[in-house]
Amino acid sequence: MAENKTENKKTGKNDAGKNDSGKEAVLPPKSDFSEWFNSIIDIGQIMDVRYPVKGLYVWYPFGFGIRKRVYNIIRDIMDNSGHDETLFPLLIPETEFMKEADHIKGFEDEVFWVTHGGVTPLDVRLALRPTSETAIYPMYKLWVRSHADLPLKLYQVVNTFRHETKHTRPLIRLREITSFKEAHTVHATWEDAKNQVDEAVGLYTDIYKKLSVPVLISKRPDWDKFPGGDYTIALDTIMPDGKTLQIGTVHHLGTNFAKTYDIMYENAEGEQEYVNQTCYGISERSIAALISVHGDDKGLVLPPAVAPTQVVVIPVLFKDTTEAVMNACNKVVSDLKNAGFRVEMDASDARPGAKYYKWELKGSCLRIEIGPRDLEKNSAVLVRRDKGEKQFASLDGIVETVDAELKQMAEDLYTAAEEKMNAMIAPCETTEEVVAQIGKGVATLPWCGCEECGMKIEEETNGSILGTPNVETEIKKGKCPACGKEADQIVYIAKMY
Ligand SMILES: Nc1ncnc2c1ncn2[C@@H]1O[C@H](COS(=O)(=O)NC(=O)[C@@H](N)CS)[C@@H](O)[C@H]1O
Ligand SMILES: [Zn+2]
Repeated sequence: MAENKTENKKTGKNDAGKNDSGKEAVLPPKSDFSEWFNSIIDIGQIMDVRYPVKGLYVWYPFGFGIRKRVYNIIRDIMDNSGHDETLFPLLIPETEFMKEADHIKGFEDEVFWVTHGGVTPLDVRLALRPTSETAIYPMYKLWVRSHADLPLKLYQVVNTFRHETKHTRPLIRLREITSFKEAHTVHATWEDAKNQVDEAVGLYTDIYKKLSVPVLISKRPDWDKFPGGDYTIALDTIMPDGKTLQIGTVHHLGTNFAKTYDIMYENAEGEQEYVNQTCYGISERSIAALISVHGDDKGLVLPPAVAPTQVVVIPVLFKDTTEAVMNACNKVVSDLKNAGFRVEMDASDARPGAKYYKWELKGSCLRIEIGPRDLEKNSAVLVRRDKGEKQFASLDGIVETVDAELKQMAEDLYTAAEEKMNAMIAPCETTEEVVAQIGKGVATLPWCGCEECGMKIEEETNGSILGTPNVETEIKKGKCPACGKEADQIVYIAKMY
């Protein structure tokens, strides 16, 4: 019988649905999103928030199973678009780190420092990377010689450290970002780097499509771009409480860092030129987004591509038919496993209702129930986690049926999430309308584009200008509410995490 290893492995928890103190925990309704999120992180076995350093959290094995599959998707998309994965050191000497700070006012007020080796003070303090420009670019200076070396497209998946002063939260705002995928590319011209920015935005959109997470893409206003960058394109999603979460950023760095780190190449005419660069990052916020966007009052709803358990088979046992039912269930389990599906059998002696509750909480995508009456008809009952409706399927061809159902579920999850997100965006023409809207979603507003008006709009609405949509919108321009001038653009405004 397929033991359910997740449940029996010592993970500091012996079952889903119990909280850290082992008590039966009840998930709050998703309408109370903040409480729901905190609770699902715990009883959904994602991260243990009891680690004794603020902003640092521990992955439970179950949550790590989701992370592993999300990052397999990210690596697959990066590796199949001309990037090579690599790994740079965690510690950055102050001499290199402060070059960036001097020129570009970067992360120096968020960085953690290492000052001793044992009891011996270090002669040069070492920064824990908040992001890796200042570790990587001194090496790029050594590696890049001629235009034949370009484009250089590397990425790494590492932990990074930021002494965040705003409210820290697991998956959303950590002081140790455990799953920071950062790409750093080098190009001959500004235009080549711009094309790379556009490619990266496409890759990130593909990643989130595979997670069934819809995104808003916008160009951040100048005052909110990456320190040292020319411009930033950001991907945001709208969380159930109407606030937006920045779940990916792509930065055009121009020649700013090349000048700071003296990264030059010999062009085709034999002259020395500064390179143009980009960098783009995704973190475990990608997992915060998929959990938040798809979850419901019963718990996790996971896209089949990342669900640790895609199918759970539940035998409906009566004394005189146990053997026949168990044989049928075991066959379904082994056929699905041989076809590459992640399937568990729950033959425990818990009541059926308790089993449904547990596996729904854990976000298993499809439940298959088989009892004696089903056997008589050579069929099974299928219940998809996102729809919840019972459907009947023949045991013949069950693998094909499951495959079709899971593919359809991924599509339906995206469609449902996209409709929900679009319904949370409303066009506004005055700051009063924006104030009413950003308590429950994103507002669009005409803007003349000048920073002073932007600041005034943020102040009056107590919201943030996400930026100008990266796609042509048919929303009419109208007048900037701060100065009355004809607006030359539309901006997204929202409360942000
Ligand atoms: N404290 C944090 N916790 C979790 N995720 C974070 C945190 N800070 C930033 N992120 C995520 O990391 C992404 C990249 O971070 S960033 O500062 O915008 N960009 C960089 O660091 C660039 N070097 C690109 S790699 C952000 O879009 C955001 O989704
Ligand atoms: Zn204006």
